[in-house]
Amino acid sequence: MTYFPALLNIDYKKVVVVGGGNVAAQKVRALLPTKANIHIISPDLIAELASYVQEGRAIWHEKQFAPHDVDDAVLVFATTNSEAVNDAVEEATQHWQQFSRADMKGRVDFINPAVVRRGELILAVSTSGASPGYTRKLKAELEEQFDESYAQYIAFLKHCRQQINATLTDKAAKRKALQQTLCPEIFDWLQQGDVQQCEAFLQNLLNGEQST
Ligand SMILES: C[C@@]1(CC(=O)O)C2=NC(=C\c3[nH]c(c(CCC(=O)O)c3CC(=O)O)Cc3[nH]c(c(CC(=O)O)c3CCC(=O)O)/C=C3\N/C(=C\2)[C@@H](CCC(=O)O)[C@]3(C)CC(=O)O)/[C@H]1CCC(=O)O
Ligand SMILES: NC(=O)c1ccc[n+]([C@@H]2O[C@H](COP(=O)([O-])OP(=O)(O)OC[C@H]3O[C@@H](n4cnc5c(N)ncnc54)[C@H](O)[C@@H]3O)[C@@H](O)[C@H]2O)c1
Repeated sequence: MTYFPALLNIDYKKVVVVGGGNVAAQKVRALLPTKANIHIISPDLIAELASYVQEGRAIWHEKQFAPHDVDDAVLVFATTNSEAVNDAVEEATQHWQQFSRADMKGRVDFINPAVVRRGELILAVSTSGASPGYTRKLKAELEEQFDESYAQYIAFLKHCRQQINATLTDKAAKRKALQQTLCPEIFDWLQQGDVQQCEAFLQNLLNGEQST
């Protein structure tokens, strides 16, 4: 299968996860940073999922799956340990609803990458299902390579881009300035906590004075 990678906006939309085990928890964990309305359908929950429910971050329907549970959901995850139940979830899911099946046994509209988030930076890894174990290993390597400091770095690049777009009108000057924000010094200054130096650099770009 050749998959198409995309980043979905699922804020305020209904998402249904059928199953309350470790795999369900992996899916819910990935959904939590969004503002999706997360519904879990399962007669039981592992402790991690129970804590999300207690914190009001997901809604638990303490029951066996029934077809109407997927009504109005934009994403549906079948993560139970029963092939027959996953078949029933698949059957109930309409063609316009995106369906993910953790056992890969039938219709699969999308699969889930491993995700590393650093503020607005999203690193998503997939082997298209070839080796989930390697996907996880690669994620661990990325977590080390891209530490938490990247959140601040990306936030500063965003700030620069907003300022440049709001201040410079000439297209070529804009492009040049945006390019210059990618110089390695900005990352190093932020690492050293020298935000002033970064702001001074940006001001020079906005004044058309930066030459590096
Ligand atoms: C990335 C991650 C995200 C997530 O789960 O959301 C994810 N699997 C993770 C880990 C993982 N999964 C498995 C192992 C044990 C080692 C092994 O079996 O190799 C490990 C490793 C571990 O846990 O250490 C077992 C497994 N996985 C699938 C099957 C069914 C099959 O292949 O038939 C079986 C056999 C089940 C059985 O034996 O019955 C299927 C899928 N797993 C996927 C995603 C999709 C494609 C991933 C890709 O791009 O390659 C896909 C196709 C569908 C889907 O679930 O979307 C998550 C890392 C999360 C993180 O660390 O953040
Ligand atoms: N995609 C992946 O990363 C991955 C990894 C490992 C396993 N798997 C697959 O995912 C399946 C689930 O793994 P797990 O470790 O979470 O299993 P688990 O046994 O811990 O959890 C299964 C959950 O499904 C619930 N369930 C069973 N019947 C139900 C029903 N009728 N309605 C609602 N909920 C029901 C159970 O109560 C339980 O909460 C495995 O059997 C395997 O096929 C996928």
